[in-house]
Amino acid sequence: MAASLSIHPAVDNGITSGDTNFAGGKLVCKCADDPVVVETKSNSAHNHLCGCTKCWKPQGALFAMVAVVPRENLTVTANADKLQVVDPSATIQRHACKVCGVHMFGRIENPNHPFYGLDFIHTELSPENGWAAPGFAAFVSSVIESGADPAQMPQIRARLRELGLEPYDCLSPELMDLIATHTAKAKQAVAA
Ligand SMILES: N[C@@H](CCC(=O)N[C@@H](CS)C(=O)NCC(=O)O)C(=O)O
Ligand SMILES: [Zn+2]
Ligand SMILES: [Zn+2]
Repeated sequence: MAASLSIHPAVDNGITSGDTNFAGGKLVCKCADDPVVVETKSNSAHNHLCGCTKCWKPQGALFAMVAVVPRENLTVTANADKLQVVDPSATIQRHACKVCGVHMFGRIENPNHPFYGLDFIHTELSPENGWAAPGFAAFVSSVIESGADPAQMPQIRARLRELGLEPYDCLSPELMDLIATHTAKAKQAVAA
């Protein structure tokens, strides 16, 4: 195992369990002055690593860490004027700080999307502890698109498994089933 392999700073030294009593907190961007602050009224759910090229990753990490909260539980409480949408054509509208580049939250505006109503957040941006721990790794093969050597993939998947984060090349079976259930219901509604 290459010592330099950083999956993500929040998991590289072992995973800290979440606190089921934790009821949300602050996320702060990396600006020394006038940081953007987002606050949530609930803990995160479905926390996971994402290897895709679109999710924000800390410097040197192979993966992003992404979780969701209901959108009504998320508010930007400081310096909202520094936020801009990274790619307006993307399904997930990622609102990033224009100055430090950190993604503060991602929002789906299409009401027909299976994950509509959930905002995507990076809980490592919080000074608080208690956020739900990541449970799996998604879009693992996509790290190659960000420059990972394809020859390193067995090592990367082995390290994820060692951390207890089952690697998937799309989402986890549980989330893929949720998406398929939503799609099946939408098709039934059209046919009815
Ligand atoms: N292989 C692609 C995968 C991108 C992708 O599909 N990302 C997933 C996980 S975040 C997604 O749901 N994207 C929707 C979006 O980015 O708006 C990449 O790495 O760019
Ligand atoms: Zn910033
Ligand atoms: Zn992603």
